[in-house]
Amino acid sequence: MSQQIEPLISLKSAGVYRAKRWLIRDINLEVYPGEIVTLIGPNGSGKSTTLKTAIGLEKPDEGQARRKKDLTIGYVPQKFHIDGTMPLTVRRLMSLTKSYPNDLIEETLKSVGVLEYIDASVQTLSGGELQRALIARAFIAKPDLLVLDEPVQGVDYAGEAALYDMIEAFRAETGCGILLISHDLHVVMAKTDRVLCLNGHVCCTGTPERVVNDPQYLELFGARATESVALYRHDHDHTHLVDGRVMHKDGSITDHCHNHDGHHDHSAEKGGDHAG
Ligand SMILES: Nc1ncnc2c1ncn2[C@@H]1O[C@H](COP(=O)(O)OP(=O)(O)OP(=O)(O)O)[C@@H](O)[C@H]1O
Repeated sequence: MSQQIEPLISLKSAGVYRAKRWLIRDINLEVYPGEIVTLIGPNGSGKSTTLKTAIGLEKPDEGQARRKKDLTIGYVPQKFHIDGTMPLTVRRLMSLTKSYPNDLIEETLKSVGVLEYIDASVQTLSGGELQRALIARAFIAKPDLLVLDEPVQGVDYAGEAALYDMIEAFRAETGCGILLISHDLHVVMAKTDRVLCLNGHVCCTGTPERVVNDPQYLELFGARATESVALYRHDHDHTHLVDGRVMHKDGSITDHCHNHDGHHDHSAEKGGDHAG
């Protein structure tokens, strides 16, 4: 990524001090247009704090947080509180901050697989359906920067990979930058341009290939880390469709995706089935 282009957001030696301790310290982070940057790390390692500081929801107590002038941000938070007493349909949710044409709302909901719930009350949606609707809400605004704090929580395994495919497609279509937090290491490693591995500070950073080979990453994630390395190596040979099915490189479509179904090149793998 050319350093001539101004980053959408940047943190320079940023630290956040709360309740008499540093939650994060010495964090350097930049997100440029068109790239996907992912924050990974154990629970409580400061991923949400870093993300909130980067987009201006938290103020750094040391260092700097900068945002490009007039930057528009689409933010899908980790928790979304719905007031149970206020009826709100999915259609209305899409237009809460700005109104959009009906056909655009329908098209966007369709792209994340929840069009059938357009007139349902958001209170009745399942966790995964609500998450998809919230992602659609972020998509429709076509922000310069899309920020997703654990975008696939509550979404089932097949749907999870499909949503990451959509996020990637959205980036390709709009050229926006994407900052996300994820625990789904294998998908992250396949879809991300740059990874920051956090544990209160930046343990390691770089391309997924580089990070998965870093001893600090392996120490933090142990066995899961090794699994994600194996999956990363063959994860580019299929696409997840909105309905959860899988389209393979040869054009065929199957309900699931397993290592030994005849669609994969096994030359670089370390074994174990996976569902995408
Ligand atoms: N406002 C606050 N005041 C005091 N402590 C806080 C505050 N916000 C977060 N923390 C603490 O800071 C640490 C980092 O929290 P953060 O939510 O950034 O972690 P995370 O990596 O996103 O975790 P998870 O994977 O569990 O979502 C946690 O120990 C949390 O309890």
